[in-house]
Order: sequence, then C-alpha cells, then structure tokens
Amino acid sequence: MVIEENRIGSYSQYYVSGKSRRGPCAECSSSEFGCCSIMDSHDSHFLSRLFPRVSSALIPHGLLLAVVLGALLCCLLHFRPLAERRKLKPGGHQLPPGSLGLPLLGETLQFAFFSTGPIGTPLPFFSSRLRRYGTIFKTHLLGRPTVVSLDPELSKFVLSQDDKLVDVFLPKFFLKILGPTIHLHGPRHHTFRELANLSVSANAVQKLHVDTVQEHFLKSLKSWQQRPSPIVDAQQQCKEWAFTYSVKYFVGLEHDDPTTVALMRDFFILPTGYNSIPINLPGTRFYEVLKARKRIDSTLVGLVRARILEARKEAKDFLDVILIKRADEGGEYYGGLHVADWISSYVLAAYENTAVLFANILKFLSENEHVVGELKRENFALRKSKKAEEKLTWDDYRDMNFTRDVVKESLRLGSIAQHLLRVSLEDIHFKDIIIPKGWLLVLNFSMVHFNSNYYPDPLQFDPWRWMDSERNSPDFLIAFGSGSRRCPGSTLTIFEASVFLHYLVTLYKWKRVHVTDKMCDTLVFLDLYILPVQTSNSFNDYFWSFPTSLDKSK
Ligand code: HEM
Repeated sequence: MVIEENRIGSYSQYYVSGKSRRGPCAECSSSEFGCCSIMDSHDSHFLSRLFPRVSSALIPHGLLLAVVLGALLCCLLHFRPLAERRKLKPGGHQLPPGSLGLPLLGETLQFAFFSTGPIGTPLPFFSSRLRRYGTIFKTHLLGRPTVVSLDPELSKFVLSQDDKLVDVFLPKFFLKILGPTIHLHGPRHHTFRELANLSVSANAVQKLHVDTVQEHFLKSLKSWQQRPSPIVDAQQQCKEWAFTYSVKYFVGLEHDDPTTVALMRDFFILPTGYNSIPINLPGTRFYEVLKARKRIDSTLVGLVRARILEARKEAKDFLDVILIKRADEGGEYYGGLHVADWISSYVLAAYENTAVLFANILKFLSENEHVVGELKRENFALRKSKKAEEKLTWDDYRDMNFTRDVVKESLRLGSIAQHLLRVSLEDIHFKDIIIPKGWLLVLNFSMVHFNSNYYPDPLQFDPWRWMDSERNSPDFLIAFGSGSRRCPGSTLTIFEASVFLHYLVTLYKWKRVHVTDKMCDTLVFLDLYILPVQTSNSFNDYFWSFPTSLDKSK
C-alpha cells in the first residue's frame, strides 16, 4: 500500500492506493500487506514521516486504517489554517470564524450559486454567514483561503492599504479581457489617476461636462421618441447612451460615427467573457471576446496615432488631455498602445456601471410613485425658472438635492460593484483579527448597504434618508470604493444620473411595462413605455395616464 501525495496549488490532497490486498509492501518488500515496518521504521516512508508513533497493532486493519488516515489527512490539511490560528493566538490575533468548506473546492460553488440575486435584496451567501459568524468571516474561494468583510471599517482599512499590504486580485484571464491598465501600480498608476483628475474630477466635470452631457441626453431621448414603437428596451438604451457619451468625451467620436458603432459592438462583447471558460479556441466565447479585444485595441491605436499627427493645442477630450501631457512630459508611459489601453479601461469602467445605474434608477422609480412625485416637484420648479431650451448650470445641479438623493439611494440599494477583491501581501492585523499573507479578501459592499445599523429599514427605497447630514457624507456610501483606487468617475456619474432624471421627468411621461430580474447580481432588464410630455409645465400630466391596454400588461 502506498500513500501518494498530489499537490494542487497551495493545498494538498492525499489519496490512498492499495497495491495489493495481500501483496508485498511497496516500500520495504515485506511479504505482508501493511507490514509493521512501514509504520515504525521506514523513515523515508511518507506515512511514517507523518505518523511515526502509530501502533503496529493497527496494521491488520490496513485498508480501514488507510481510509481513516486518508480522511484524517484531508481534515488536517484542510484545517491547516486552524493550526496557524493556534500559533497566532499568543500574539492576540485570531483568524475570523467561518468554515473553509470542502478540501480544494472550499465554498466556491456555494459562492457561485448564492452570491447573485435580484437587485435590491441581500445575497444569500453573505446573509446566511452574516447570521452565523458576524460581519467578518473566513471561507475558501477560487482556490484560496479567504476572509470576507461585510464590515465597512475593515473594508476601508484594506482599501487604504492598496499596493502596501494588499494588491488587486484578478484572475489572469480577466486581464486579457480588460487589458493591463486595470492592474497598474506605482508611478504608472499615479499618471493614470492624474489623467482622471484632469478629465472627470469635480472641477473637470464643471468645466467640461455640464453642457455636453445635456446635449447628448437630449439627442438620445429624442431618438428614443423617434422609434417606431413607444416601448423602449431601457437596459439597452441606457447602455448605448452611456457608451456613446464615454466615447465622445474620451476620444471625441459622435454617436452616429461608424467607428463608434463598430467600437460599441466590440465593447458590448467584452463583458460576455467574464463568465466564460477561458479557453482560446475557435468557436468558444472566450475566443470571440479576445478577437473583439484585438479589434478595439487596433481601432484605438489608430485613433491615437491620427490625433498625434493632428497635434491639437487645446484639449477638447480626454485623448487631447493625454497627448498634451505626453508632449509636456514624454516618457515611456505614453506609447500608442498604453494610451489606447488607458482609454479602453476608462470607457469600460464608465459605460458599464453608468448604464446599470440608470436602469436600476428606472426600476426603483417605477416601484415608488411617491418618489417620482417629489422628483417632478423639484425638477419642474427648476424648469419653470428657466427658458424653454435653457440648459441646467452647475449651480442648478447643486440645488437638485432630492434628485441627487434619488441617485445615491439607487447606488445604495442597487449596489453595482458588489464586492472588490484583494490579496494580502503581508499578514494583516485588524483589531484582534489576523488575515494571513496570501489570503484572498472579498470586500462586500452590498451587505454594508443593507445593514440596518447604518441604514434603518434598509430594503426600503427611501431617498429622504440622505437628507440626514451625518449620512450625507461621501464616506458613508461605499458604492465607489475607497482609498487610492476609489472610482475617479463618482462626481460625473452622479451628475449624469441627475441630469438624466431631470430631462426624463420634465420632458417625458413614462411607465414601466415589463421587467425581468434575472438571477444575476447587477442587471435588471426592463422595457419602458415612453412618450413626450405635451406641455412640459403641466404637473398634472402624471406618467400613469396611459392607455388601459398598457396598464394591464404591467
Ligand atoms: C455607477 C457608476 C460607477 C460605479 C458604481 C463605479 C464603481 C467603481 C469602483 C467600486 C471602483 C474601485 C475599484 C477597485 O478599488 O478595485 C472604480 C474604479 C474606477 N472607476 Fe468607477 N464606477 C462608476 C462609474 C465610473 C465612471 C463614469 C468612470 C469614468 C469616468 C469610472 C472610472 C473608473 C476608473 C478609471 C477606475 C479605476 C481607478 C483606479 O484603478 O485607480 N467609473 N469604480
């Protein structure tokens, strides 16, 4: 009988293979199966190294013993971190409570099946463990021992340690889909952030986006209205709106430019790769995704090269901002492919999340008539103070308090970035907890947003809760992450969504006719019945006054 070792990743699986029931011992060539010397004297034997003092009396029950020992080994290896915990106790730090699940697999399957659910509801994987273990627990996911944090303090602490105690965790195949920019460090990351400040910080939004966002919206809403059917696939339209606006301000392409259309087709293919099997063979989804990625890169590199030749002096879009900085500083970071990759990262980060936010807002509003009433009150009052075609100013936006609260509440209840993944580069000590080096950290925000200690009656869509000044701080909502990688697009996002609501409620009457909450974490698919408002000042022209046949289809 031989016990063999089979190492997979950092964890070990051991299995027992009987060479023969009554045959010679594979190690010492003794004639009896399970000879005593295996246990007692052959130091080179794997089992004897592990269990040098096992009594020879047990040996006649070799098979049983092998099974028991095998199981014991599995348990020992599986609970190896518990041993670490014992070692760590003297220092006063312990691993958090929780279960590491099955050997190797851990709780990855439970995570895959139960960490999705309809928008605005707690995810079962997290809520069941929250009940059992509290806001910080250990588990084993994606082949790694893991600590899950539903605790805002720990999550913010971890995010403040980016590039020091932790690093972003991304499966390798994600980098192939998203491009290397998503994983920048050090000076390259600083340059990337500086560019973000120049183009989407609060200052930049005031200077660069106030008019263009509105012009783009009005064009898009008009095109919704010109469709043959008044029923609009809101999810798709929001995606197209958010995408075409990103492409406009990042590289200056108009929404109907053939290059925009080609880029949009390819960008919309990329997210289908997140759940694909990463096998790059013709006919697989992953292969199609990588082909789309290549087409995007070559189109963007072409745009960058053409713009370099144009050499504009004044920045009209993000690409100009980059190229002016390139001319000032030069340097290795500004090669065509790097610049193209920065742009594609921005476009991806900007359009995907914004589109989901818009669709979520529409869903929540369609379920909360009283909120729409208050939104109309605030926005019609503002519209009344302006001439018919006059655009909103930044000051108008600052006055749209309730509208912004609707956006924040939608970010809270519909948590878009459900969790961020990090890996620990060193042992991390937080209060009495230790997170050992090499462990995965899952920082979940949706459960923080559902925590009644922070948000009374958390499942209720209640924009008024944001009127409370204590809660009204940007730190309280962690929809945009925290620390050095906190989303640079937060101001732009809230501005865009507020403007979207302003024009939607003042120029259109609309109603939800169909919605599907698929079993996926961040998407809601809904159709809207949308009509232009005849007289934009009419408060009574409320959006429920639709043909009865449509009312029934709700
Ligand atoms: C609803 C809208 C949005 C949500 C919920 C969102 C959420 C987030 C979160 C949570 C992060 C942090 C990722 C991490 O720490 O690993 C992030 C990063 C980022 N976001 Fe957003 N985002 C949104 C919109 C935007 C927009 C409009 C832009 C573009 C202008 C943008 C650009 C970025 C970029 C470039 C990063 C990477 C930052 C870095 O690595 O330093 N996001 N976003």
